[in-house]
Amino acid sequence: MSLKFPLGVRFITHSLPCTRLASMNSGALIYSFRSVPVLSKAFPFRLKYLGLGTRVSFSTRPERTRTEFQRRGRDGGEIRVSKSLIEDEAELSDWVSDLRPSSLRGKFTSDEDESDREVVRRNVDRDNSRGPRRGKEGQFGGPKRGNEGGIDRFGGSNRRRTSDEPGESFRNKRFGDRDGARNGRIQGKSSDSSLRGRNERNVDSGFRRERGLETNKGLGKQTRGLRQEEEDSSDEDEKTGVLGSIDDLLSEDSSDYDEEDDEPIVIKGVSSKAVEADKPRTENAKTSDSYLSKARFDQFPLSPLSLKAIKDAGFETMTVVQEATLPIILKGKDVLAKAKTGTGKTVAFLLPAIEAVIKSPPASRDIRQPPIVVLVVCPTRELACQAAAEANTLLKYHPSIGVQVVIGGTKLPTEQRRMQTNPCQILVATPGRLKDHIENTSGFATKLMGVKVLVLDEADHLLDMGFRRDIERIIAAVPKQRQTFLFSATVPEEVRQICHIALKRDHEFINCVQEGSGETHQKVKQMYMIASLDRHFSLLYVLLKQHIADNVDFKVIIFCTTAMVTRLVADLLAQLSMNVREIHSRKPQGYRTRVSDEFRKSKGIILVTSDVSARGVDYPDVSLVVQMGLPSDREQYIHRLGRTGRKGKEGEGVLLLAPWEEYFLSSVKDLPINKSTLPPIDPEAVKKVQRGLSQVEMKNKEAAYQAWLGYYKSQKMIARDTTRLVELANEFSRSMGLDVPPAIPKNVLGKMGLKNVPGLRTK
Ligand SMILES: Nc1ncnc2c1ncn2[C@@H]1O[C@H](COP(=O)(O)OP(=O)(O)OP(=O)(O)O)[C@@H](O)[C@H]1O
Repeated sequence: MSLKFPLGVRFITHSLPCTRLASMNSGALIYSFRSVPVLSKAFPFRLKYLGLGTRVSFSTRPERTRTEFQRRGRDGGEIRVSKSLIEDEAELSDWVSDLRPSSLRGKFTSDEDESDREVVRRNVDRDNSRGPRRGKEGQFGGPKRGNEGGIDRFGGSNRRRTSDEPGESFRNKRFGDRDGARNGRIQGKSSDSSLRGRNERNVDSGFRRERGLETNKGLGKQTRGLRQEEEDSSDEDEKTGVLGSIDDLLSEDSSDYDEEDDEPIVIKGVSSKAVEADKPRTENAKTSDSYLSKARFDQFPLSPLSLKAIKDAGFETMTVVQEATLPIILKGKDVLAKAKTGTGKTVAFLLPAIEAVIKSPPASRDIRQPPIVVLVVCPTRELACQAAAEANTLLKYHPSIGVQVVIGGTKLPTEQRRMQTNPCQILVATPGRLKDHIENTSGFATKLMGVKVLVLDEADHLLDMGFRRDIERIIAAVPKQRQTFLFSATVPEEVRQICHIALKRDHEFINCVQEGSGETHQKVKQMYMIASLDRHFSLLYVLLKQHIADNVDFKVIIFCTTAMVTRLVADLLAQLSMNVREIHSRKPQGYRTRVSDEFRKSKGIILVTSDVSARGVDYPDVSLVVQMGLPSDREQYIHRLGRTGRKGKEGEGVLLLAPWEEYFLSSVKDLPINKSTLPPIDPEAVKKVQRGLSQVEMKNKEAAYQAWLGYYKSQKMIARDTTRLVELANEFSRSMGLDVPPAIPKNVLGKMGLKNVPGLRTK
């Protein structure tokens, strides 16, 4: 059989003479580049393809108890406290910062952008040994907000804003107001790393099932616009956000980079070692959609104490990605691993990381602060906490190994004190905060010199432009002699091209996902609906009603394009007496954590969220994911959809687009997503929705309008005709019940590049 690849080359495999990739729905196959010279030119690092799968019913942990909500529907209003305008201004300023054409931000949507990116890459690579990088925070003298609201065409009792917000009130996204207190339970336990066979005391860390939550977006190929806004004020508010100017790039400091890191982006050298030794376990695979293998954890040389914890966690067999990566990692290789959402990637990197801690020599008694052995970097606070919680599950019988989390939204000195009192060998961090500690916490850089394992979770996102500078700084702060693991459900080609900034040249790419339809779960039914904007809210309502009627234990996530649109939709659904919660970057971290925990444990609930929940968050039993409006890119679509159908369960996904957003479908045409007929919307539903909208606060509609405009301004396909963009924005305004669109401050419009565009109202 021939293995069809985009390049049209043939593979010769060790296990099969030739195999067509599309038909590899059973069996794990490994390819050695040595035997595939043509392919090795295209992917100049060692690649494996594992076509894997076994359909096995999944039973891991005890069912979580269902939490009854004290408040439902309207009464759930405790969640939505009224907010200051600062929030939407901050949102706006964030994306405006992204729109600045002069900066080399991660907005690559076209060919010409691609070439820009290439320039950036080259500069990063070429110049990463120069002076220290400057931190770069987008600061905006915020425009004053006027107080003219739109006019509620449904005659609702909207309250108008009456006061201007001073420009200075734009929130400093870097030092946001997140309380971050939730992290308090994730504490180191002790500093002794020499553990094997000693003191096998059962220490339940008390939060082993306290998993974090959301995630964030895949800042992939398209412009980020408001997407960045979401991230900027979450932990991603830590991120440098951009690469900045070429000047900045020229002053990159990466003196720790070794020679191979100074190579141009396209890696030419390939280790010649064949990989058939890892030929895995094909007999276990039955279907391409399976995520569990038959391999047992105790077949691998893991600490008995870890095995005991795994048993307690209810993990009976390994997942496919765990089985595929563990032996290779245990051999000391660097790994880039791609596996579908919800298939146990976290355990896949944590287990061998824990082994590395166990094997590292005990810290000398003279050292008060033992070194950090494992550094896990996650793009969001919630993911960091989730990973730390999973680590503590696995460390249940390793009382001497400490785990700590450092994330944005908490006070730096508090974290510094915590690390001092509870030294840890495993540190889970978000990039910006980690960088802060490297630069500002005494002794921290020294501790990092003990790092033996570096993990980048959601690697494609971390290596994207928004995080790249921080990641490069972090990589420069850990020893070159280390093992590195990159994990994600999506690994676009760009990431493969640049992963060498983190990985050794002879790393292995372990791909547990077939391209195309294999990237999403077969058991998740994917549909899209095309309807004019004025019908979206009613459609959403009807869809939800239908889903609730069909699913007693419904659990729905609705993704919206921006934080402020999220708030609007949540407000509306609350007005429609639905049991709704909202999470987005403009909510304080403590609130987000509470809501997320509640959602995790509950059924009969709807979560409206921005992309802060798009990646990695492990909510069990989500029955439906709705994506309203354009996802920022294909990867983001996949990650959002991945909140349902986890661990082999069934799920449903609906993408709701306006006719002018239909072009997005071309980027997911290889996925099994089908057009759905629109459900009938009865006039009563329309009336209800209109009434609901009329009760939503005017300031929230205004904020949603601006945010909407900002988001779509960042979508090149739509924004190239600004007059049309504004027409569409005003259509959105009408869909909220505002016949007259809200006015936007002139200077904000200026920053958006929308000055004097007909149809806009200014103030
Ligand atoms: N071997 C296993 N058996 C059963 N459950 C497992 C196993 N390994 C991990 N899990 C559980 O599977 C769930 C999903 O794992 P995880 O969140 O790591 O998925 P993921 O692949 O990282 O997903 P995403 O791509 O969305 O981040 C978690 O609840 C985790 O505890």
